[in-house]
Amino acid sequence: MGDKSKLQKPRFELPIAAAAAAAAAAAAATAAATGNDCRSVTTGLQPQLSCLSSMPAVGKLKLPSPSDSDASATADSAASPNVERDFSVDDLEDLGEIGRGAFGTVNSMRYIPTGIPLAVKRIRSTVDERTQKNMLAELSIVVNCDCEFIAKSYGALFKEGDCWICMELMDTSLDKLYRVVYHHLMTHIPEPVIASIAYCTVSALNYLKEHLKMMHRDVKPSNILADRSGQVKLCDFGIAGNLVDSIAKTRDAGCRPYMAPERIDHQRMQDGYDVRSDIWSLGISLYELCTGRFPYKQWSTMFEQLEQVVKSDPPRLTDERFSANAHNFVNFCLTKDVQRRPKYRALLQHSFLTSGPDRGASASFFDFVLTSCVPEGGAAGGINELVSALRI
Ligand SMILES: Nc1ncnc2c1ncn2[C@@H]1O[C@H](COP(=O)(O)OP(=O)(O)OP(=O)(O)O)[C@@H](O)[C@H]1O
Repeated sequence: MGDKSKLQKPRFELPIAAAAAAAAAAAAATAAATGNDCRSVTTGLQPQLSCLSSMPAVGKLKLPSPSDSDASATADSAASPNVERDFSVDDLEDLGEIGRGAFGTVNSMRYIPTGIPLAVKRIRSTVDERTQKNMLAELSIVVNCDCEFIAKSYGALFKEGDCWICMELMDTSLDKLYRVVYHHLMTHIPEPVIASIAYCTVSALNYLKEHLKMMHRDVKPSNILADRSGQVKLCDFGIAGNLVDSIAKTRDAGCRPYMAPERIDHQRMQDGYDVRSDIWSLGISLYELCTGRFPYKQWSTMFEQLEQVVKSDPPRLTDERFSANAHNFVNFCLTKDVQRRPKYRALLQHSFLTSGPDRGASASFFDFVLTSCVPEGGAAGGINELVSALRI
């Protein structure tokens, strides 16, 4: 492989470093021109991070046209599609929390000037300055990323040191969806839907590798989003790399190690890890989506939890509700020896994926699940409330 040496680096920092350098250079030029270090915040994703706390809460958003994203949006004649524009928190109407992760909360919001719905992830300011700097540099790349299987990032702003990341709003994530399916509806996700999810996720990961020379590093069901129209999109890759590369993150994520053995056991990691570590995490995620349960036992300490991944045999999908072809695909991803684990090309050629995404089957299944979460009488709450009530 021509690009093997680049991809085998433990972190995929080449394009990121270049973007960070460009951001720093742009910021320095602005500072030199204006004599004001903080002024560069108005360039959106290129702020002077040393003055985060005193930054005005202004950023740049690059949004689709209202008709592309929401039929109910109120068109604004001044708002042309895909044009970058300044925005502040005053332009956002908060419609409530839709999720909570290790690093902050995700809220549903409306961009008032055009009515476009957004998911806004607010990262706590405890993330250190260097991480924020890398995060902004990565975001400037992902805002321009164009893949139908990756949730769009629209831009970001800072408010009192916290970073607000604006993304495409989807209906739910697969961790919530599968909990409702297996623990409330007492059924399973149909195989064509699993195959479609696998196809979309592998295509998204392959796009990251081919176009951005990045790997995701945090593939798991909560980072795969879905909507009623049958779309499946990977999210969180831009900032994921900076935030997850620690055991602490795995612990925060609820003691569920999606990390490949070679990422946990650094002594095995002779040449650094590569995209195949994401493929392991995909295998763990698909196992969970097929069975409704995480493949490893819960141990009392993180050390035991991780040791199990390194020392035990890999999980094997044998669930009779799925075909031998499905078993073969998931178990292929869960090849413990990284050198024998497939890469994206082999996965995309696997017979489990050759029919591509099945939007029809996914749409009717996701719609069925989401509708089942709305109580009779139609009171709000939906999947988020049901999942917290399930306590699983
Ligand atoms: N763009 C989005 N559209 C709809 N829901 C979203 C979106 N982004 C995130 N969510 C919801 O918010 C939840 C929290 O997301 P977040 O990325 O903060 O944490 P996480 O992925 O669950 O966990 P961790 O912090 O360990 O990565 C997700 O599980 C998902 O249900």
